[in-house]
Amino acid sequence: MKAVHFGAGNIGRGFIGLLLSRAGYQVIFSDVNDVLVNELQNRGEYTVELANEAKDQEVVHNVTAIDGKNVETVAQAVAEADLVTTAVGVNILKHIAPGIAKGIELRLKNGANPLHVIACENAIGGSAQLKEHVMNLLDDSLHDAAAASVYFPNAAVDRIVPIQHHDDPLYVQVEPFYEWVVDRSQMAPNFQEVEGVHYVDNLEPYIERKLFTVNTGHCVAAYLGYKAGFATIQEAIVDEEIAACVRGALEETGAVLVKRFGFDESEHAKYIDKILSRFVNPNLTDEVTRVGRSPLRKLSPNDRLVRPALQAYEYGIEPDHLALGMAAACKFDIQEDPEAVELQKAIAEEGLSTAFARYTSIPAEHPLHKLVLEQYEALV
Ligand SMILES: NC(=O)C1=CN([C@@H]2O[C@H](COP(=O)(O)OP(=O)(O)OC[C@H]3O[C@@H](n4cnc5c(N)ncnc54)[C@H](O)[C@@H]3O)[C@@H](O)[C@H]2O)C=CC1
Ligand SMILES: O=P(O)(O)OC[C@H]1O[C@](O)(CO)[C@@H](O)[C@@H]1O
Repeated sequence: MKAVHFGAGNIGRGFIGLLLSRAGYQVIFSDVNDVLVNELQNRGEYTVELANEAKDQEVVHNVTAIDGKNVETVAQAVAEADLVTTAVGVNILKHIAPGIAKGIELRLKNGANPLHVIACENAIGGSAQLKEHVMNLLDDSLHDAAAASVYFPNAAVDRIVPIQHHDDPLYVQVEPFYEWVVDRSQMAPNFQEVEGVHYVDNLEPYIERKLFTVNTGHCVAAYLGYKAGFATIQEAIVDEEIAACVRGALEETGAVLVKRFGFDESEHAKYIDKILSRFVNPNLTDEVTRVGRSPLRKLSPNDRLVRPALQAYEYGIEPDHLALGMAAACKFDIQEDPEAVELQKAIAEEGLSTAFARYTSIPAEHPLHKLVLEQYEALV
């Protein structure tokens, strides 16, 4: 069995590639980074280290790579694949769509075996977004046949994999915990299950619980940590004020999640504690610049801050801590992060109120807008 996985980065190697290889797939990584591609081609394996006390290691075998810049090569690989997965970043999905679309064209010519394409990105409806990009590139005459044989089930992926600093570019250290949830209702009948994947009939509660707990809490810690001068999440999260604010934000998203999905309150409280304990893991070093990266994406209407905060109002909850996280995001001033540069420039030129309304779609009249501006002024 062959799996083509787009993105040989941290999650690609440290999570998805590892699980697919364990499940018996030959994993063909498609990446635009020549160093990663060459090393994977030459060695055919790499090592994953668990961030536990023993630093357990596992060698991932039966892997190779192709040049993601070569659309013909990518299309051929997709045409021959039994499964396609991605972990490139949700904003990169449009750039991998041409190779997938061409690959689907080739598959349709060759008999249209069913194919699943699973985007493993931090986003609601990641696979659906990829499907739209791909379908827009396919000729109208192929739409029905493609829709009948190519499935794009949405997924939620959870494993913390920081930026890696090793001499070996393939070596990757990951936290021990992982969870990969895929929407079974969007898959072909009698699909081949991948061991280690949790299939569910309705992904919505899983993706929202994960995104609005792990990712919300993490980015609030990153933005407040950056503001307080900490370099890593591990340093930031032991600061009492930051820890209290992160917990406060998760209590706000938790109250929303419990109301929206009917989760058991005490079970959800345990889930929050478990997530907070993962942030503290002393065997990981996770930079606040990574966890806070792309602040415009993180402040966008459907992402981990704005969406749960707006939902909070619907339930009569005032999201003070989420608002503080958003205010701190507006102070995230990292020169190496193009979205942080754009945000700072917009705030300097247009003023916070106009820039915030534009990127978050929260109008100036909304009480959340006012709350964030107050928190921003109060942040020293
Ligand atoms: N690192 C983590 O802890 C987690 C990350 N994620 C999600 O996984 C995705 C990837 O994140 P990371 O692995 O951390 O990022 P990363 O930056 O380590 O990996 C992304 C990889 O995609 C490659 N890439 C970029 N453009 C490409 C293209 N056109 N074709 C093929 N490959 C291309 C890059 O060269 C890089 O190797 C993101 O959506 C992130 O939100 C989800 C859960 C955990
Ligand atoms: O990958 P993104 O969406 O930029 O956000 C970083 C987040 O993703 C993770 O790497 C995994 O969900 C978290 O560690 C962190 O909250």
